[in-house]
Amino acid sequence: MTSAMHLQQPDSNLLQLLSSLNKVKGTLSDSDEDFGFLNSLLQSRELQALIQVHNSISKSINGNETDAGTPVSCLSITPVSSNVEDLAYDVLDVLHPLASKYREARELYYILQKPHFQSLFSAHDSITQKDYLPRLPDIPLEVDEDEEAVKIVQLVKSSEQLPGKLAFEPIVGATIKADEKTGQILIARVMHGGAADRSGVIHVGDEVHEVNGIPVHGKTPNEVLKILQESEGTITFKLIPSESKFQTRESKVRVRACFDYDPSDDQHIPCKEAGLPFKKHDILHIVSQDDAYWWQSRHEGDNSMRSGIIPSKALQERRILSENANGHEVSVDEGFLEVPTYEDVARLYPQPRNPRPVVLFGPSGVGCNELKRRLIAVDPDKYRTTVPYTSRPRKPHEVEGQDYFFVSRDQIERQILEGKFLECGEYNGNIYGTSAASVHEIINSGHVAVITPHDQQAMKRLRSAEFKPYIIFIKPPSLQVLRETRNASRMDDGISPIRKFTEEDFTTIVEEGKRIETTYSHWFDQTIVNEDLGEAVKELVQAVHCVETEPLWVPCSWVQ
Ligand SMILES: Nc1ncnc2c1ncn2[C@@H]1O[C@H](COP(=O)(O)OP(=O)(O)OP(=O)(O)O)[C@@H](O)[C@H]1O
Repeated sequence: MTSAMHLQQPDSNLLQLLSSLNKVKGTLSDSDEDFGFLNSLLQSRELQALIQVHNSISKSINGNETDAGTPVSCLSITPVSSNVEDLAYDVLDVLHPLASKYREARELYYILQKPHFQSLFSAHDSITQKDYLPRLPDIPLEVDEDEEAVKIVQLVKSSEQLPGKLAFEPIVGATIKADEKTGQILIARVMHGGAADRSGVIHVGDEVHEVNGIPVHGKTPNEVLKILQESEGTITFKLIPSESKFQTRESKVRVRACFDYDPSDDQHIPCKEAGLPFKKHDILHIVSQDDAYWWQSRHEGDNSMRSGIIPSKALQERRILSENANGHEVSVDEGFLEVPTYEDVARLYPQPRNPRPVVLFGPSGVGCNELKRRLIAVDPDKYRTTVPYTSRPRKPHEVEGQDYFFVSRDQIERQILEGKFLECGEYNGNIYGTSAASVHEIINSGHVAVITPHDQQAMKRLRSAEFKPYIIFIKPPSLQVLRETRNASRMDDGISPIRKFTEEDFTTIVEEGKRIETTYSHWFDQTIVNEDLGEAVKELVQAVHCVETEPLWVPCSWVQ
């Protein structure tokens, strides 16, 4: 474009309006001022410019012609689908078993998971679903209980007709399908923000009985579409509402619950029967966050489509804080109050080239190292652990880089200050530590890193998009079982070094286990009770296999 934008001829509709205004001028009494105002508004350059912009945009959206008068049908956009994001997940599920066999499948599998592509799909869906338009509240239907409810809905036919086989979608903002068994014409999808959605009374699953007085039973979706294409102006639908009038404008938010919830115990829930009970760690699909205090939600994967109400994040945080004020325990770390309620999650697909590290965390003495040793022994070519650094001198039987990396105190202290260590500690005057780089080396070499950090600072650093770990809480059994199993193993002639426990040690392990579970359970992907060692190892092997092969829920930020 070389010239600056200039105003063209005033819009013909505007000229017509001006001339009508002038005609009625004499018939209006005492309205000189109003007339003058309207007249100058209609002739103002600003209004004319706005109308010109509006006309240009609507012309190009409708694919009629450009400013220069050339056809732009090639520029008009016809969405093939309004749900590409879900489609991409379906494709990922199909590709997952093929990715290890075929190079092309693997490549596509990685491409579809890239954050840029996922954002693009999400933006695409928002645009095609017109999810940016304001939503009108639902119109309540008052229906006699015994009667079959019939909805008469009138929609103005959209002028934004687009070519293509989904033409029904742009006409009224909904798609239809024929029920495979009954042949009934059903509403298959309501596009967010479209005419049907904005009406608030057309829902997915509604049965279409008549369109403009023409019964549609026995007709194919294409025949119904033809009726729509041929009708002018207002279109009247006779609909039988679906039994499950589930929300059509669903958010895609998934959260992991960090607490148990039982609506029957909740004094403040607006309707106990409408509440959705859940347990800590459940994955919930949040259908609506429109209400500041009560969200609508379903259990992930629950196809009954029943949604229920649950306390919103803001409400639950307030509840926990007020409970805390009344003496309940909340995790307090470095002066920050952590109030775990819900965590936004997304599915992370296994990446064979960069496997997720497995972190075993539990009270000292519960058996994290024993389990790590035994897991690595199952397949030493697959599972690896980090080699710690130490400032102590090497003993004759020790091998550099195998038992430890032996470095000077100065070196290790400098690296700690530079934040290069996940954790470190001093023992008998020597420093020991695990570097973050050593975990990355294992991940980048395609091995599964098995790590047993000791403190929560290391856990905090590990539980991040940088490492994407799968965290297993190794939980002590009851005091009595702990005592029995550990005392029995003392008599074993096993290969592992046998630690002698005192009664006090056992009590500390159980108590520390309880503290860790209460404070950090929202970090854990899984819990294994280390009672019988063989059983615990079996559970661990199964868990790790699952991490290597299944898409699992992780904090959203690890995927974006
Ligand atoms: N299920 C079990 N039954 C019997 N003995 C066990 C069991 N699990 C671990 N042990 C034994 O308990 C002792 C402590 O285990 P381990 O060294 O793995 O603890 P840890 O949690 O790694 O402790 P730390 O963090 O202090 O190193 C070892 O002697 C180990 O063989």
